[in-house]
Amino acid sequence: SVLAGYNGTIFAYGQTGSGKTFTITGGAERYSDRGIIPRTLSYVFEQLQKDSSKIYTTHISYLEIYNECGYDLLDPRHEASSLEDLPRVTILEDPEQNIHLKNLSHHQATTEEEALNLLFLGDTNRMIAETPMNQASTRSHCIFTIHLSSKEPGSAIVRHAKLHLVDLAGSERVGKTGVGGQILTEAKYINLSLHYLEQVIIALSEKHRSHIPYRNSMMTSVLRDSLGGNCMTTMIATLSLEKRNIDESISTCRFAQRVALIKNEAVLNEEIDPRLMIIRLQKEIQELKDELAIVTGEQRTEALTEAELLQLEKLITSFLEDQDPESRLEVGTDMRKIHHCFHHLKKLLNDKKILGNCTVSDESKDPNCQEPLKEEEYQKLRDILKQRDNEISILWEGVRSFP
Ligand SMILES: Nc1ncnc2c1ncn2[C@@H]1O[C@H](COP(=O)(O)OP(=O)(O)OP(=O)(O)O)[C@@H](O)[C@H]1O
Repeated sequence: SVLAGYNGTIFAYGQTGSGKTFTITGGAERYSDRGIIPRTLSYVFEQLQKDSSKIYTTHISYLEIYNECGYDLLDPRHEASSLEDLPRVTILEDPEQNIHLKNLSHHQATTEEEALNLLFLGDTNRMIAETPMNQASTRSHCIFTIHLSSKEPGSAIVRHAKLHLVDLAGSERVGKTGVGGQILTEAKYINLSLHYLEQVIIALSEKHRSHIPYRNSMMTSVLRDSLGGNCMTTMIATLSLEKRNIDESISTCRFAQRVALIKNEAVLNEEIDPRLMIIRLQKEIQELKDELAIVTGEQRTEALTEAELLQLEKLITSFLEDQDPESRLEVGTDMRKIHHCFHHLKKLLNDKKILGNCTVSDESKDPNCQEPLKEEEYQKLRDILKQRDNEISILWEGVRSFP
């Protein structure tokens, strides 16, 4: 599904020593002990190689959350001797409430080997930075993320998907382990984020809960989408088989039961890349211009030349003056010329309106607000009038001479 453009998360949850790291990263001794991350990388790159219909880009990030602080495990400087030497990652939230991780580096991996090297770099930084009090894996959450984007050649639609592979800190209930003092305080602090994770899971699994307390911890903020949003999420519950751990095992199963009630809605993460869209449209315009040049036999430029404009205006004038109702304005199929004709006609019409007799108070104004009479029409009317005058004078002479 991640290859198709959906977000995905696989997270391991269980008490310390139950096999979370073994499941997610794997054992170091045998190849067959490799965990979900190296197996996923193998699978992803195998699929990418097989699919030549799309262009894929893969980036890797690796985040460790310890005591509510984020650290970039892919710091390439190899200078970290403690966790504090690693770049600090902070959370930023945009107005759409999307979470962004400031300072978390993303590294491009073009092959499985490059991606595995990044995993090893992260794991090395993780080990180097282990705190003296306890094994880091027990006390921190690690999120290995594969960022995948894909697009079809020539298309401006890009699909982005993230796959989080998460190794959570041990989930033991500190209250029952019998520790006290300083260690208890620290253990409580370590487990606080798991407590918040549980609260988020409870809120999500209860219907009609409008507020989900994601913001209480960095881990729930980072995994917000994975827990109750746009993501296909799988939880792996790791259990200890020893009888003395039965309480922890039952509590892990209860947690898993709640998680199973949550329904996420994953959607395809598609977006249009405006840069690619512009390139595609420019290409399409050029292709259409070429096609047009073949059909019309002439190369189109952006605008009509002065001579072409003049020629068109002459055509319009003779079309308007032509008394033949059948006359036509022939400008061919060039849309630029057609548009120019319309513009010019509109301009003439507007000019005429301004000069027209409807706006001029004049003796010669036609009462019906029609066009002013032309000189020859006046002349014609004057001639008719003169003729009628003559006829009347003749008639009048006749009447007078009548006895
Ligand atoms: N399925 C397994 N097969 C063989 N060995 C395993 C298996 N699961 C876990 N182990 C071994 O058990 C030990 C503890 O496992 P692991 O470190 O994965 O536990 P964890 O749940 O990640 O603990 P923590 O919470 O401390 O990180 C390791 O030595 C690991 O190699």
